[in-house]
Amino acid sequence: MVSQAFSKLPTVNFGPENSTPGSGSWAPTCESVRHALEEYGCFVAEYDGVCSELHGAVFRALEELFDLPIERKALNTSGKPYFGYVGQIPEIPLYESMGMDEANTLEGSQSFTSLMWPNGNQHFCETVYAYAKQVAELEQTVQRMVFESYGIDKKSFDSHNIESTNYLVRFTKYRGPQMNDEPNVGLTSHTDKSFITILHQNQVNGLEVMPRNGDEWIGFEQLPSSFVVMAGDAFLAWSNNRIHCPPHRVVMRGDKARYSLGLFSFKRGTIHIPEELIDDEHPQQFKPFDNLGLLSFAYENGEVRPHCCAKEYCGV
Ligand SMILES: O=C(O)CCC(=O)C(=O)O
Ligand SMILES: [Fe+2]
Repeated sequence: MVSQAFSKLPTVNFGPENSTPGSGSWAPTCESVRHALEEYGCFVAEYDGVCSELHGAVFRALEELFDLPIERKALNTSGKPYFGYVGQIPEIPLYESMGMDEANTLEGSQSFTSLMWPNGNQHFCETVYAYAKQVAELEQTVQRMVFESYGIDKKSFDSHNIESTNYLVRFTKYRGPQMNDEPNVGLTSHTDKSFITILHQNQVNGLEVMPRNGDEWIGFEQLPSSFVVMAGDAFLAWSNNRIHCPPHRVVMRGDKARYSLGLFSFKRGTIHIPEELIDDEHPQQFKPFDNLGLLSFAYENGEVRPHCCAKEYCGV
């Protein structure tokens, strides 16, 4: 069953009054974020860091990108699984996506752009770079809120945190089902292997998530200012299993194409569960682990582990 009730997913306002450390509403907002991640594994952030001009520009840029010939798009390859072009898969024929590594750096955006447009496309490069920087800022704020809400020593979240995070932006297009009998599966159920994922879409809905102990998929409307913040397997393991990592999928209910952007954060170096999250009541459930190692494990031997595989990979 699918509930379309928007109110079923928690919404958190990320206006400056709530998301500036030390402001009056900072502490309660940190609590709301943590609570949402524990119960739902995700929430809708209302965030105005991406203005309406940038929102419009980025989705026009995506249309231009997916209109490129398939041979060009297939040049988007990577040594890391799920970082490059994915498409033409018989089980999910509506789905096509590409990845831009180190997305919050100008170099990352330049190298992706010059691969797709050998003669250059400055507008695309600047637009997606501006987008990635703004959404990476939101991701940093969410990380910081969760650290603070758990009372974790501030040293663990220092000003270098942004450098210890690798950002991948994935551009995705789901074409509308064409024939009447074409299945409407956009993307099958899975969890993300990232630390945090932040999803943003054009006006076409389709994302559905499964909350903790849930028995129905939650579908919802997204506004141009809505960003779905979602925990990945690595965040669940870091939190010693406090944070939920929600299975999610995409179902296409109309014939219009859906475009989405996912910013996936991956922690560099070894991830340790903070000592504040281990005690007699919460014995350590995961060994120190590597985020990209977890990703590679999920895609080992050409097989995909769509479910949360943190326990299999680094469970105690
Ligand atoms: O398109 C979306 O909203 C979801 C994409 C997604 O779940 C993924 O790429 O892992
Ligand atoms: Fe996903």
